[in-house]
Amino acid sequence: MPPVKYQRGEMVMGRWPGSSLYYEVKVLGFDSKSESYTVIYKDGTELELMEQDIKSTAGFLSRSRSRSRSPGRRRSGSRSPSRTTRGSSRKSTALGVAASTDAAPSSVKDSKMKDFEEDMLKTNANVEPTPDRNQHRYNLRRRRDDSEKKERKPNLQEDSNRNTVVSGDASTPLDFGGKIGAYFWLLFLPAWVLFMILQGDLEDPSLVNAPPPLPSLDSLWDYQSFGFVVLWIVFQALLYILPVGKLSEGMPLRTGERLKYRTNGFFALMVTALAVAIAVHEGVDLTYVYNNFLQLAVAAFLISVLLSCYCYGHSRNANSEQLALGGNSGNVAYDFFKGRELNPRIKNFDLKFFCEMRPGLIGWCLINFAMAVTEMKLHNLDSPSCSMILVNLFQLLYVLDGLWNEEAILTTMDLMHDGFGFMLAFGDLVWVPFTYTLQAFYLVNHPNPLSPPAAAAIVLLKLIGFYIFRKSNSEKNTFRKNPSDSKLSCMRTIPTATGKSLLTSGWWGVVRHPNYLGDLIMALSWSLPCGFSHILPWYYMIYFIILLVHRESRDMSECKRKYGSAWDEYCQTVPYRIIPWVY
Ligand SMILES: NC(=O)C1=CN([C@@H]2O[C@H](COP(=O)(O)OP(=O)(O)OC[C@H]3O[C@@H](n4cnc5c(N)ncnc54)[C@H](OP(=O)(O)O)[C@@H]3O)[C@@H](O)[C@H]2O)C=CC1
Ligand SMILES: CC(C)=CCC[C@@H](C)[C@H]1CC=C2C3=C(CC[C@@]21C)[C@@]1(C)CC[C@H](O)C(C)(C)[C@@H]1CC3
Repeated sequence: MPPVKYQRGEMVMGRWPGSSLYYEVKVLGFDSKSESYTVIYKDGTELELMEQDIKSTAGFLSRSRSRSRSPGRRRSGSRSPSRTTRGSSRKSTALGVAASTDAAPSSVKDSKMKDFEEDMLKTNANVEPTPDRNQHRYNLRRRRDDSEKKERKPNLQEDSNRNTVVSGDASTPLDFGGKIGAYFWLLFLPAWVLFMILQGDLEDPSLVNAPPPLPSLDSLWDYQSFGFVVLWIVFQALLYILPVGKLSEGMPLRTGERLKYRTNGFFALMVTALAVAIAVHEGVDLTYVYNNFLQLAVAAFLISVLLSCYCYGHSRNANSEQLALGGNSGNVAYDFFKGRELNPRIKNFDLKFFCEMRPGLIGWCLINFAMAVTEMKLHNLDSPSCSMILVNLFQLLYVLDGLWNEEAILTTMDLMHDGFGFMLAFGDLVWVPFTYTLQAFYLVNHPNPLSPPAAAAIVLLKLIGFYIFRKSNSEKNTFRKNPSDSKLSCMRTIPTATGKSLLTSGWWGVVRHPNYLGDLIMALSWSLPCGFSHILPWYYMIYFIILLVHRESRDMSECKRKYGSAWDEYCQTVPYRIIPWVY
């Protein structure tokens, strides 16, 4: 049995799960089975922390003094953890700012708490003061009360049976149907892409039709297609590593460290467009993409499998701080699917960021363009059809916007929380370029003439969706990068114990995911140009509703875990999730 480092009653610094902030806590006990300490925060919040998430108060204070900044302060610049854009300035402790007892639930202020508060006052006397404008706000949520505590002690084995992961410092429920779900998705996703591509080739494509006959294995594999996909990825990788464009900092990791990312996506798209224009001018025939769509998709699939295997292997050398919460269940299939490591890198080359923003996203535009060229050739047109132009322009705008605001991806769920495994590798390299292009693929053989008023109405819809999407993403991104940005000075916020605040006005005060709302309206405008004859071009809309509803609920659980009662307060203030008055 390992020696117990911290004793019952001892005052220590405990890390707040999912953040790099440390708060003063009192050790209540040690569980030898799970090797975790039960600690109590100042308001009575009890958590189980692993030894690596605890530091002795003395060592911590002298270290933070010598650097003159606590982890919380390092993380949020000169701002104290729970500072927000409003409220009055007060003095508080740098390390215990969130642990003000003013607003703690009265039920937790028992005698144990009184002793504890006295202890805290003594400890706080040694802590360097930091101005805090929201000391009166208190958001740590009491996780369990004493009666619950008696019933349940943390146990790794027990948690894994319950479909939860004990990963470093938090119990994270397994997503996507857990371990069985992972096997299902690993088989279903590639099969579904194959099915849709085969459907798109049929004269009467309908997702409710019987599956088309399976092609022979021989016809799926093509050396040339494989070579082209490899070349494409290498070309994009070269553009990514060029020392051109800004080096942006990611959000702080659990260690407090911030990774750097080369955000030159827009430049990469411009260079690619130039290269494609030169290639077409030199006689390269883009109808190859349409004619070999399936073989190209299979090649991309194989590469995504190899990449996921590499990432899984790579994660074996990662330490617990580098693992994603939730991708570390111990079940090979689940971890392979979900991704174990948060930011797998080869030196400074960030695999997740690169895959999400470059080969698939830029590939999506190239494939759409190739479909427009094919339509013109097949139907002897001087220019692509109106529907094809709309689909191409709408989706190009979406990608251009994503790459122009590439830095904003650093505050998205994928970059901040998800590991990089099969789900994202396949999603980025296969799903995005070969299924998001199905509308253009469909239009090649299924023309849908549009009247000018219909086209104008669709354009208007796209612009409305785009406006909501862009405004809301920019609001959140600006706020996350610099909460005191003057552009946001009139915004209302809710402070949380982790030091971050939540916006409750602007678009984030309308619904909890205004960016999803805008995205869904845009998705509608991408399907409308294809008409209502078949369901295939509507696949994106259907998939996207499912994806975003699931993503929203994943984000809800994650935010509830991170922000506790502050999140509950946000949900009360902003009751609708995505669509006002509907959902
Ligand atoms: N086309 C496609 O296939 C897809 C597109 N998307 C788009 O990508 C974009 C990013 O989506 P996604 O990463 O899922 O989610 P978000 O960009 O909405 O990020 C969610 C995070 O935002 C923060 N947050 C939540 N509420 C607030 C608030 N009130 N104030 C401030 N911060 C808040 C939280 O993180 P924290 O507090 O830790 O900062 C939360 O975890 C969206 O526009 C989405 O539509 C997404 C998936 C697929
Ligand atoms: C079914 C399956 C394998 C799903 C995996 C999901 C991924 C396809 C998506 C998860 C989040 C994504 C984002 C974009 C593309 C799709 C994936 C990778 C995105 C890059 C598209 C462009 C946007 O402007 C965006 C940058 C906001 C967006 C970020 C999320």
